[in-house]
Amino acid sequence: MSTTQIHVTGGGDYLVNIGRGMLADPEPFFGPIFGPAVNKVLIIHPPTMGAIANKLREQLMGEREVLLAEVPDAENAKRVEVAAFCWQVLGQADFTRSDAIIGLGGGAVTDLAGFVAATWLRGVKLIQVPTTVLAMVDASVGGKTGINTAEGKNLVGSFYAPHAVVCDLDVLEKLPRNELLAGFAEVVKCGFIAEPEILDILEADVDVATDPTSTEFQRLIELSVGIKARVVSEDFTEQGQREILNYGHTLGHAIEHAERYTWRHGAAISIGMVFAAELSRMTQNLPDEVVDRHRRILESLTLPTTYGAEAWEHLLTTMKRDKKARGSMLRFVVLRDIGQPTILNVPDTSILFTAYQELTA
Ligand SMILES: NC(=O)c1ccc[n+]([C@@H]2O[C@H](COP(=O)([O-])OP(=O)(O)OC[C@H]3O[C@@H](n4cnc5c(N)ncnc54)[C@H](O)[C@@H]3O)[C@@H](O)[C@H]2O)c1
Ligand SMILES: O=C(O)C(=O)C[C@@H](O)[C@H](O)[C@H](O)COP(=O)(O)O
Ligand SMILES: [Zn+2]
Repeated sequence: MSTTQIHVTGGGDYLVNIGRGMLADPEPFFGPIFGPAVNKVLIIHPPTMGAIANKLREQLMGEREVLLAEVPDAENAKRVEVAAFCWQVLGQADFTRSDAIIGLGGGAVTDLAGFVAATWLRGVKLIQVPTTVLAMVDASVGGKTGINTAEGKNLVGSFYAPHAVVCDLDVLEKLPRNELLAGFAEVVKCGFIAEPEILDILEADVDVATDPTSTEFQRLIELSVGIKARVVSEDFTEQGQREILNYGHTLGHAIEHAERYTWRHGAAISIGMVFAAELSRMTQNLPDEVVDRHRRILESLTLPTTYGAEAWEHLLTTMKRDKKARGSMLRFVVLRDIGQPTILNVPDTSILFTAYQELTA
């Protein structure tokens, strides 16, 4: 299968390369981006990607000096202490404005590496190399970078577009099945907000659709990146349209916070999407069949669709810190129908509690 290139213009002008074998022969994808100006490259990676990071380092060495920064796994990477560690490595190795960073890992690492690239000397070149489904279809594209604070998810960050994204599907070979399926929550999100073909492919045969060696799998990655690319190219800094990518995230982020970031992001937004669908049924007349379709598809991916009744007050408090909130007004992405997202302003939270009761087991 050949490499597909998807062009993104928001915040810059770059390509998302989707294919196989790219990391076996990386120079054609990295060399032209680095050009002669890049003398030093820092690869930021989690422990699970140590072997691949080492190999990439050896392959890119020669034309430039390549260093590695191993950071804590998963959400533990998205902490200010870890960003400070990366700044220290860059400082001690005398990285200048003409040097570059590679984010090699899942969404946690691409969010961190993006933030470090945006802030080091106020911005150096960045190539994202996503290694999970979630990072391929969502986190590595579009330039939302950031870290968490004790109060909530992604509360500190910047909009900083990468200079290229390299999605080599071969790296998914060792991705644990539960991680792979969690990433599909963002694929399902793209299906409901903008691309019904995604839902049809998943419903036709979920095992084939989630087999990383199938053509259907690559098609799903391409369709999802296509949606993300279109939205962020139109509204890079989230002045309006981009908010649709937050479907399911208002409750989802609150669940991640309540679970102290031990849950997969995809699992949390799976529940968040069912909540948003219930809210859509109550306020936008979203047909029952579409709400049921959310549950059916997410459950076919073994993703959770219920959450504990006792958690409500805590979740509501956390949701008030959501970036879409304006003053005391909570705002949610809801659906009028498949492919027709809109924003719901919620001055009175009682309606949220009613929708939430549909989720409690
Ligand atoms: N910036 C954005 O637009 C955006 C979009 C969606 C999600 N996110 C963020 O992405 C994060 C979630 O990303 P994620 O689901 O990729 O989780 P993750 O980065 O925590 O990775 C999940 C796990 O898989 C391991 N792993 C990664 N690649 C692997 C591989 N190829 N083989 C084996 N193990 C591998 C990691 O070490 C980790 O343990 C969240 O912090 C979320 O907020 C950001
Ligand atoms: O790219 C976007 O815009 C998104 O909202 C994509 C989300 O899937 C992603 O989880 C993002 O990190 C959420 O951002 P936040 O602004 O709600 O923190
Ligand atoms: Zn997300």
